[in-house]
Amino acid sequence: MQFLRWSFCLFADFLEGEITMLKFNSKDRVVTNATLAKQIARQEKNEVLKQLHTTINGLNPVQAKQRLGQDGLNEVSNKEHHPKLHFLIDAFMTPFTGVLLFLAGLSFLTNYVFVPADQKDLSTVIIMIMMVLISGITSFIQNVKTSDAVDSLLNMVSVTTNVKRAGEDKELPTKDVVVGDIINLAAGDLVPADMYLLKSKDLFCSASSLNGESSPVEKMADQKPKESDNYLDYPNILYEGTNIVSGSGMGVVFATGDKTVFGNLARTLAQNKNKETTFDIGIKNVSKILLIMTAVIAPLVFLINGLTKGDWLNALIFAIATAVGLTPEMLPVIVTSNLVKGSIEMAKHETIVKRMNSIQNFGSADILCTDKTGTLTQDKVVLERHYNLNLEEKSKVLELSYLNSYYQTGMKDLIDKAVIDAAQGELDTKKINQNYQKIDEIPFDFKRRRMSVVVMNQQHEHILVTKGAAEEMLACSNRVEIDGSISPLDEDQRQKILTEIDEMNQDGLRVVLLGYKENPAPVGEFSIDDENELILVGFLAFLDPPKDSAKAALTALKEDGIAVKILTGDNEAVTRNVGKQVGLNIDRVYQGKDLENKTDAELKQMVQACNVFVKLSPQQKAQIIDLLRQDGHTVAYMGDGINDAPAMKAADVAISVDTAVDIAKKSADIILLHKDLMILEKGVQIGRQVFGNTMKYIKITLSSNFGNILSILVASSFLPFLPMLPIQLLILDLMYGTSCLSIPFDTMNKHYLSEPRKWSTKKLPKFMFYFGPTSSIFDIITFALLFFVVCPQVIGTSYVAAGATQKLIFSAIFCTGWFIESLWTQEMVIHALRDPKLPFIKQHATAIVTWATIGMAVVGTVLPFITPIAKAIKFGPIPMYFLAIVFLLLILYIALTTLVKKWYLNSEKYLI
Ligand SMILES: Nc1ncnc2c1ncn2[C@@H]1O[C@H](COP(=O)(O)OP(=O)(O)OP(=O)(O)O)[C@@H](O)[C@H]1O
Ligand SMILES: [Mg+2]
Repeated sequence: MQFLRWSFCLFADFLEGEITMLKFNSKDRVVTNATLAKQIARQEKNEVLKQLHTTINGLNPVQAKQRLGQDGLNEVSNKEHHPKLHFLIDAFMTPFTGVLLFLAGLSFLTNYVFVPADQKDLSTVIIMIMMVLISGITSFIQNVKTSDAVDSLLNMVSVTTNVKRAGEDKELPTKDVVVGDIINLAAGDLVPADMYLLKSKDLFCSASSLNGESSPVEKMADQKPKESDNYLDYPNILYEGTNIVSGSGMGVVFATGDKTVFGNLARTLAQNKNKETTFDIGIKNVSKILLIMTAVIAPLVFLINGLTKGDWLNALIFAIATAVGLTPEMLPVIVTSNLVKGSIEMAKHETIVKRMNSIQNFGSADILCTDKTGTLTQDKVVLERHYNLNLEEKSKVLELSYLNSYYQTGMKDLIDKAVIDAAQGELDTKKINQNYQKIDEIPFDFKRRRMSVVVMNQQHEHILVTKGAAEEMLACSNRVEIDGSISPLDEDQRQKILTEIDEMNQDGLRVVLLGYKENPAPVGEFSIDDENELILVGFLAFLDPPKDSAKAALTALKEDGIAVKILTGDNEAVTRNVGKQVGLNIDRVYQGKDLENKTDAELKQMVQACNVFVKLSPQQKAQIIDLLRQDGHTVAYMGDGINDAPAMKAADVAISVDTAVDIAKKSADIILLHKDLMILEKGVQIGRQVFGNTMKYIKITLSSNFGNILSILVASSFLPFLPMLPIQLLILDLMYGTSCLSIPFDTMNKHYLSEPRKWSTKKLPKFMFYFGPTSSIFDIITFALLFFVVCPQVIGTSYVAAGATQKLIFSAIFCTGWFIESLWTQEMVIHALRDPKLPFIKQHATAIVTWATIGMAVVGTVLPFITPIAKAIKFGPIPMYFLAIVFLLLILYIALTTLVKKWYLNSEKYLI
């Protein structure tokens, strides 16, 4: 994925073309699939049911099984069904592979096509192809490995749908849904297939995951589309891939899987819509700089060598090799390997990383925002008290609240679960179900913060039962009932209720108020307007304790330099209590309404200074994230509710838990399957490690390459021959690149991991200018030693005095000498620059890195001494004592690098 995006980014025009193509294709498919929607939308309910061979009670299991066999699973076969093929394409579609293949093609012309038969040589082409293969195949294997690990975990996150089969409501896996199924929908649900609405109640549906359109639209079962309506806006049709924001409904499925209108489009669009992070942009910039650098340097090398040596063909071949040497062909694979290693490690801790790139985002996050219930607190809420207004435990209070929780369908909420659990323990709920019949409901929404159910008792009287947040309930009540007697709700009562709630809140209890009204206005349907003149009857107090690991996890995050902020829809007192329990330092709390009518500057100041925000609307949660991001913070958001989805979309990293509602799980980049919040800290550490290792490769390779360019330019200007043969240059590059594949297995020191780090492209040139020339100094010393001491010593005379054959041996020895020195310095500088301390003594790379780098250098050193290889690669007879010189130079080089590091760190905080 990563690769594909880079390539796309680098070739912006290409990107445009590709996306237009994608839209075009998908639209074609949409058009064909939409025909059924257009036809069905205008039919009556009975006709639709008949056409789909189903009834209002749903299919029976036999029919369902048969249809599943016929139509297949309700899944979209998109590229995810051929992930291996896709990964393969992704792995090879990088800008660097493009450059390498181009150069290989050029090499093919210069070394094979346009040369006499006896000089035809394919070795350079083969080496370049090998580079492409090594980087491509490694990254392919990595991607397949993670996708397998992530898939098996994703299977553990159940996505279910409430389906009516043979008259019974059941939670079934979404992929088992078939045409003709009757589906019940509630807020937070993802629409599982294309459906015709049979019933709806204040049903609002959002297509934001498809088209980014954030405002939800109301869907109505009994409304037929107008002639002019676009089929996507039909009021009585719900499309797969959209989600229910509030309200409830029931519909019949008319298309599943590939036959849905949005199926394919949804997923492909969602994949392209990934947020671009500073890291992505950074990598893109580095790639750009390198490609430009190559485009400038290679012709320069060509010109200098052509002019000084007169052999233009050889100069061209050498320039091509230099260009290959400058191309960090391993950059994409190293970034991927790092991310893959991170996600596999997270997977071991039962954490799903849905979007790999979010790992390094997590490492750079400096703020974690979270909601409260279900994330910071346990995913089990318990009803502790059901008091009347005199604070006496009353079963009437429980009975009424049970009716409300049991009959509501608009919300899947821990509060309602707790009420039902408590009632089933204390009351004869079967009898209650018989005594009361559901008439209607007014679903929950996050603005009203209350929900109502209308039931009918055996005397055929209607009762409206409402429960909700305290202030919101007080606002629509005008009476109170205590021990059967009803009196007006006066100011004293109101204050008393608020004080009592406050006290319960201080004890860590979450309180909801319960009210009712007999014989509410029964004309037509019930609506929000009916929630007035209620009689308050009692308090429902819930225990919502923090997760055991919450405090330790937040403390650990704080030590890691991450500020934690709670963004909740709940009230101040409860939130303060929870905050205290999880060890959050709370001195200021802002309410949702405090954020209204403020300038951007004021808002930024507020979100910066405060770490608890209460009574927020879903949009305000997202607004706070946006403000923090605008201020340069990298923000992670952890949530589990439908009201968290906008914030999750706004954040750099969205985290959710497996008990979350579907839309939250869908918006999440990371899903925690484990209850233990310490995984957050682990994730941050892994993210920082990934970031550090990627930076390590980039910085070290950039400075090495820069040093090599300087050396090559110096050598080209002064030497009468090429400082290294093109084939040798390529082998050197291949060996260095391959050993760098071990970098993702390296560690970062504790100090590095203790702070959030952000990409900064600005720091790169300085690093290059400090450490590149340092390595050139030693190259130039090597050149001098080889030219004036070693080579003349072997052939017995200086270059100028040597004959033609001797000159050839002279230059072969020279090339061999620089090959060995250059390989060792490149491999060893990985150790020197990976950490500010003295390498091999005060700091050690991991065993894999040590073995890979030293092993590769040893292999490279041995090559010239193996006669057939030496012959093939045109190495010269380098004397053994030269190795001692290299060893000495290496020690000096590491010493000098250590000094330069000190010097660099005088003005910079970090090395890597
Ligand atoms: N099922 C329910 N029935 C009645 N009222 C509810 C219900 N769920 C929530 N509320 C009320 O709405 C308020 C806001 O909802 P909620 O607490 O879920 O928001 P939130 O931002 O997700 O908060 P949290 O951080 O606790 O998850 C609650 O404080 C509560 O008073
Ligand atoms: Mg919540």
